[in-house]
Amino acid sequence: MKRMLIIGPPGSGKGTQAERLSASLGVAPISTGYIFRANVRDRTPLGVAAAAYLDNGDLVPDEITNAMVRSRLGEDDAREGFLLDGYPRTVAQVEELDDILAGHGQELDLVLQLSAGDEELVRRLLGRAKDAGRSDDTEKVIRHRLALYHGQTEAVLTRYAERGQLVRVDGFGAVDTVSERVLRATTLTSGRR
Ligand SMILES: Nc1ncnc2c1ncn2[C@@H]1O[C@H](COP(=O)(O)OP(=O)(O)O)[C@@H](O)[C@H]1O
Repeated sequence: MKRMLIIGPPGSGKGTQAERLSASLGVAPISTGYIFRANVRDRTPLGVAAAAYLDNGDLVPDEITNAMVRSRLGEDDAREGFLLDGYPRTVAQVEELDDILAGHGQELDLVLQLSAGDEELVRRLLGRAKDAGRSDDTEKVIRHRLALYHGQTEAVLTRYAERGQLVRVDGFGAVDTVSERVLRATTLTSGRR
């Protein structure tokens, strides 16, 4: 497993699972949300362009996001393998990723979907807001991010399911339990392609 995506609604724990899984697979962890937040914090031109979208829980426009991911996937470490967390989130981004990978002569090995119910997600995110201090963790913005997930990102899952690349993992439960499921899903499917 060298090139993977992890897709899940806000609060599904995909960031935590992505960190663990990329470490155990030895591939570059690439989180678009993390990259955006770091740029907002450092007030870079990218951060200035993206800040209002993040605060409102809106998707950053595709042209900005696509350019950022294209450049990150062109770096040396990512050429060896990556786990992308937070991208693609729209069908247009799926097509962009197809194009980027085709340009490198690469293909995806697996797409992991981490699932959880909406009420559990809202509960977790409101809990996190108290200690993590993310500016997009108010109930109104959380519900908006969830609505965008259902409205836009589920179509992304359909695309990968049609290609036979999607594996679904239940994100309900303790972090270690979910990590075991994630690892099992990647090892069970390795060698499939
Ligand atoms: N692929 C993307 N396309 C557009 N915006 C993105 C993308 N990835 C991240 N973002 C922006 O960063 C924010 C945080 O993303 P992320 O850390 O993945 O959090 P979550 O999944 O909890 O909403 C999103 O609400 C959005 O504003």
